[in-house]
Parts: sequence; structure tokens; C-alpha cells
Amino acid sequence: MIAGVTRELRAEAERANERRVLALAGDRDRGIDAAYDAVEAAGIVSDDVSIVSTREGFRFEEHRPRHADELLGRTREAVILDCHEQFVPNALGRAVGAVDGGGLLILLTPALDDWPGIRDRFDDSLAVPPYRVDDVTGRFRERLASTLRTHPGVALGALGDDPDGDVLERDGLTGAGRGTDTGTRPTEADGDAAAGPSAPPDARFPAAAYAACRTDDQSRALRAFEALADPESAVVVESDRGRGKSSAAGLAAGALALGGDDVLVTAPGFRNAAEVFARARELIEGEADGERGGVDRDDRTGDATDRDLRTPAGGRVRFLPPAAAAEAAGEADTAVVDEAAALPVRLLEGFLDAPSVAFCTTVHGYEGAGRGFAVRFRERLLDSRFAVRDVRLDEPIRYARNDPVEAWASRALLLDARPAVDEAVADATVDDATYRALDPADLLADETLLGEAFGLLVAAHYRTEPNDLARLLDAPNLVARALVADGRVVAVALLAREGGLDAATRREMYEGERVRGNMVPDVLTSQLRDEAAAGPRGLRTVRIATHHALRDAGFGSRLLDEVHAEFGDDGAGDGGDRVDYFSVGYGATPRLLRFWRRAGYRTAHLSTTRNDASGEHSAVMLRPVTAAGRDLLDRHAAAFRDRERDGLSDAHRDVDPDVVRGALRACAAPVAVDLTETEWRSVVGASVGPGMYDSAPGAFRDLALAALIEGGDAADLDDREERLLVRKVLQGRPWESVADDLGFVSTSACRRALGDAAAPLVERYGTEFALAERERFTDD
Ligand SMILES: CC(=O)SCCNC(=O)CCNC(=O)[C@H](O)C(C)(C)COP(=O)(O)OP(=O)(O)OC[C@H]1O[C@@H](n2cnc3c(N)ncnc32)[C@H](O)[C@@H]1OP(=O)(O)O
Repeated sequence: MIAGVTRELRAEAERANERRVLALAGDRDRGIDAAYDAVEAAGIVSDDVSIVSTREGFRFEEHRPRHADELLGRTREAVILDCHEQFVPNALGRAVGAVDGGGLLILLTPALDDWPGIRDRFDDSLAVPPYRVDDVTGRFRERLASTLRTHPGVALGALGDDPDGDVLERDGLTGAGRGTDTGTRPTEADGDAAAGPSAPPDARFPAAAYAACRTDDQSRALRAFEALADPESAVVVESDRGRGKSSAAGLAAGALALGGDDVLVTAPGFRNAAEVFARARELIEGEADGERGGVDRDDRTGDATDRDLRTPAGGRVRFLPPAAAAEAAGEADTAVVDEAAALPVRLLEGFLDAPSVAFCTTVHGYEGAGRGFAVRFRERLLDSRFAVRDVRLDEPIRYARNDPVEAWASRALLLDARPAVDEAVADATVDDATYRALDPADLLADETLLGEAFGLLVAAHYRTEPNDLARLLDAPNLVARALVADGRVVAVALLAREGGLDAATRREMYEGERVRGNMVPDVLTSQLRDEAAAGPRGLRTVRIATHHALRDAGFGSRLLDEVHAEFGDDGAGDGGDRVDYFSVGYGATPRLLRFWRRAGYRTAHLSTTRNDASGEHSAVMLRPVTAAGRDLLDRHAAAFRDRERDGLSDAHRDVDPDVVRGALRACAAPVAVDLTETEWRSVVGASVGPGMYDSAPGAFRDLALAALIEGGDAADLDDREERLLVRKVLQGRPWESVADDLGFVSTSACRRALGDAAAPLVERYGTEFALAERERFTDD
């Protein structure tokens, strides 16, 4: 029975150049046997099959569910995803992506009615302490099962105790490719690897690069990339998932390197750029064949050579993480930024130092993230010295346009989740918006609500993946809240309960053992050495986002106010839901620091290292509710203040002065200024007399710290004076670099400015002695 339908499915898939799903629900061993039968019935050889499973010993290429990323950039005739024992939603995304047009995705699942009730090893990972795996729910699977039951292109077999008991619930056939219905058949334009588009007559890239293109769209992109050989050229490539933009970029990078260029490639992670490197390598190896070995391989450095391809002409294709690549862009001949929309605009600007540059972005899907690229950075690019070429890729590479499995996967994993369209929210006002809980049950019942809320979370943050959808629906420690206007989601916050851990778990954490979730308690306990920190109960904002059309209008602040009221300030009577403190951890920018400070959050930590992708230092902030929360903040505010006194001239020496100002301004621990008379003589002398900063740097440091923490009108300093205090006094940088950085005409002008900045500090913090000392100079 299964074999029969598989043959038909496969035939239809091949005719239409589409994919099909065969879901085999029931006993695992029976499922595995049935999958072997299905592969055979479909006439697919074992070499063209991959299986993702926790088990081993199959006749196919094997991957573990947690390592399904290995399938990235692979194409298979069939992929079998064994969903028993450990069902990882990310692995489903990878498995679908690896199946070629004409191929099959075979899912082995428990009986669909039972599946939502079964807890597996993935659920263990959602059971963040103090929650247990029984607290995890099965809504993601419930939703997935319902798509399997209803979506076109999915065949569903319920397995019996033996093959005779198998029941075919749906055959998954759509009728595509039959009779006159040729709308979805492969067209000439779908191309074929062997006979790809040919090179234009005056092509600058090798013919092999054009021959490797699978669609006309791709060869148009390649043609546009040729411009990168000329300085001052920028190419922007936009496409949906699976259109081959990374491959086209890889072919271009390889071709440029074959011509002797140094091509610098970056992406949020190397795995995003894996496709770029795979295509570049193929081209380089093919073209360099018979010359001089092609790609250099260095056995000693292993991995590194995958990220640094060399050509006989002295060219290279090399990978660097975004922050490092932005720094190095000026030294390369061409920079290629893949998944550019996932990077902050500030980093993207660094790439404008490259002689020529390509930006590739996914328009929809998880990688498509920030509107920063679409809006702000594009303007910046148009104003730059570059001649900009735009290319858009629409034609799917490996399957026909109407592939039903693409539609099914988009739906099941919400790959196409998007915030409400701008027009729908244009008239929303803060006062009219309604605060509401996004309970998983409500989200499951309302696809529009789910799509808009998840879409907003995705759009505001590039690191979203199918596992996050499962967390939103099933993880016991997460809650979501939103502001809704006219039924549309205009702002959303994803919140995680943290802390409340027992003494044994706290000790484990203190001793360095990894405790899942609990990000803020973990930082405070293991990094900042506070064994009691994981006791109080916190609510961390994992993510918050306002619809891009409504930013800066107060929605974000209002949403936080409501959350504070519900779980803190007014939450006492609410079923014991009141937390001891609210918290947040995020890549610190001056504006975000201000946003959180205004919402009542105070700094506990600023990380010493920068995040690879965003290039920012992470800030951890707390907003206490109860006495226990206040104790926690008091300890960590004081520790932060004391740490920064020395850390700013050490690990934090390069942090942006506005980030330092923002983090200190949000510090809740005041500085007691207690200087000796000798020190006051130096400070007063530097401000109004003949003294110098260098005679009492420690005194200046205390004053600067006090003034920046107290902030505002306390000591009447302007922005540049505050930056000067950070750069010179706290970060201890050389006069030349400070003068240069802050735009002073000379180092002596810079020194004088520091003297001037000391005057309001004497006024604010000076002792009687200091003020009398000042009189000596100002009385004349
Ligand atoms: C844990 C985390 O999620 S931290 C990351 C926060 N999320 C994001 O960065 C996603 C993109 N940004 C957004 O969605 C919004 O800009 C939010 C959530 C940061 C703020 O929401 P809004 O509704 O715009 O905030 P609201 O109008 O209440 O307050 C405005 C303040 O927010 C901050 N803010 C506003 N826009 C931005 C922005 N693009 N980037 C950083 N901060 C911003 C500023 O402090 C601003 O005050 P200012 O105009 O005086 O500088």
C-alpha cells in the first residue's frame, strides 16, 4: 500500500519538478522499514538519501537531529526525518531545504493523535529549571500534525502492527503535471546543471561560472556581479529563500579570485556563507585544474582553509565574521556581505570602505530581519560614491514555483511570518492600543495573530529559527504579551521567567555547571560570583519589538509599563505571579540604553567581549520589584560601579563613549567622592589655576564616575565634555587619540577642555576646602 502511493507520489513530483511529503505515522521500527520500502519503490538509490535520526546504522548518509545544519547546501532525492525520540523543529527546516524538485521528504512520526502528548529529548531542552519536562506542552506538534492532515502535497500513512494493517489516510497527490495542467512543469528557465545558461558574448567571468547557474535569474545576477571588478561598484541582490543568491555570489567571488582579486566574504555566521564558499571552491577547483593545484589545503590549520580559498593568480576568497570583516573591508578588493539585512546598519557602513561591495539579502524568511537595511542603509548607499546595481531573484532553483511542499513548510514553520502591513497599523495610537496576553492556546487558534506576533519578533531580530516557534508555543518558562490596535499586533514582548532556583541548583550554577535558560541569574552567579543571585524570581524580556511603522511613538514603553503592572507593581494578588525583579540582556547601543533606563532598568553588567554578529557589548539590567529584587540590584549596581572604575581603562577601553555614558547613567549606585586635600588642589588647579590632570588622575576618575552616574543636570556637562571624561579620564587613552576622536584642534585644546569640564565637578562635589581653594584663583 505504502509502496504503491510512493510510486505515484514520486512520479507526480518528477513530472511537476515539485517535492512531496510522505508522513508515516505510528511505530518507529515499522516506520523505518516502511521508509526503506518507500525509497526503493520510488526508485531512489541509497546514495541519494539522507536520514536525520538519533539512531545509527542506516544504509543512508546519517545526521543527528541537533546537527541537521550539515544538510545546508546539500541536495538529495529523498530525506528521511525520524521525528521519534528527539524532534527538533530546526531539523525539519533543514530536511525540507535539502530535498530537490522531484524528490521526497519522508517523515517518521508517532501516531498523529498521540504525538502532541509525547515528551521527547527536544522537550527536555525546553524544560528550563525550575520547570520540568511535564510542564512542556505539545502545541507545536499539534499544529504541525494538523498541517500534515490538510496540506496539499502531503501523503499520510497510519502504520499498523504489520504492513497489512497500514492505512493510507491521504495520498498527497495534487494532480500537478497531469494532462493539460502543465503550469507547474519545469520550464526552460528552470535550467539544469549540465546545460545551464550560456555566458553572454562579452562576459568577463569564465564560461564555467555561467554554466553553473541553474536559472536565468542567477545568470543575470552573475552578470551584475561582474561590475565588482571595477572600483566604486555596489551590487544589491534580493531574493526569497532557495533562489540561489548565495550560489551566484559564490560563483562571482570565485571568478573574481580567479582574476587575482582578494574577495572578503562575511555573513552573520559561517554557516550562512557555506553555500558561497562551496560554489566558489567548485569554480576555482574546476578552472585551476591542471595549473597549480587550485585551492590551497593546509592540513595543519584544518578548518581555516575552508574559509580561505586561494587561486593560482594570487586571488583569495576568505571569510571573516561581520565585525572583523567590516574593519578589514578597506584592505580587500571586493567585499561580499551575505544576509546583509541581518547586520546592524552601523556595521554595514564599514563595508563602504571596500573598493567594491555586494550586499545579498533574503526578502522573506528568518534571515531577512532588519528593516535597517531596507530603509536606512539603502539611502546611505545611494548617497555614497558607489554606482549601485540591483538584482532580484524570483525563480526557485531546485523546484517549480508552485511547489506545495514549500507552501506547507512555510506554514508549518512560519517561514513567511510577517508583521501586519504598514497600512493596517498606520492609524494606531498608543492610547487606543489594547494590552493582551498572547497565550499559546490563543495563538494556536488564531493564525493571523500568531503570524503577526512571530513575524514582528522575527523582523526585529535576525537570530530566529523554527525552534523559537516551538519555544513560543510550548516552553513553560516563556510568556508573550502584545499591544493590539484594531486587531493588529503593533508591539510584542517575549518574556522568560528566571531564577527561583533551589539551593542545590544555585550551588551547581556557582560551581560552573551549566543550568539551562536562566540567562541573567547565570551571569550574576557564575560570572559575577554571587551564589544567591538565582534565588529571587525574575522576568527577563527576551525580545521586544514595535512595528517598524510605529517606532518612537511610545508603544514600546507602554508595553513595558503594562508588563510591569501585571507581573510586578500591581501583580501581588495575581496568583502569586509577582516577580522580584524584571531584567533584560541585549546588545548595548546608546538609544537602547536610554530606552531601558527610562523604563526603570538599572545596569548590572556590561560584557567585556563584543557579540560577533552585532559587534556590540551586551548589557544586563535589572528593575527591582520586591525587597529581594532591590537587594539583588543594590549588590550588583555597586559591583558594576566598582568594576568599571578599573575596567574602563582595561577590558572596556574601546567601548563607544556613548555606550559607556549610557551604561553609567543607568547605574543605581552613587559614588561617594572622598578626595584628599592634595587631590582637591590638583583638581581645582586644573580647572581654574595652573594645575594639571596628570597630577591626580585617580581623583579625576572618581569625579568623572560620580558625574556620569549621577548624570543629567547634576554636573552641568555637555555631550562632548562627558565623552572627554570617558575617553581620557576613565578609559585612559592617550591625549592625541582623544583629541583626534573628539575633534579638538590640538592636544592642548583638549587638555584645556578637560580643565573646563572639571569646573562644574568642583562646583558639584567640592568640599569646603575645595571651594575655598577655588576662591584663591577666582577672587582676583
Ligand atoms: C531584549 C531586547 O529585545 S533589546 C532589543 C530591542 N528591540 C529592537 O531593537 C528591535 C527594533 N526596535 C524596536 O522595535 C523599537 O525601537 C524598540 C522596541 C526598541 C522601542 O520601541 P518604541 O515603541 O520605538 O519605543 P518608545 O517610542 O516607547 O520609546 C522611544 C525610545 O526608544 C528608543 N528607541 C527608539 N527607536 C529605537 C531604535 N531604532 N533603536 C534603539 N532604540 C530605539 C529610544 O530610546 C527612544 O527614545 P529617543 O527617541 O528619545 O531616543
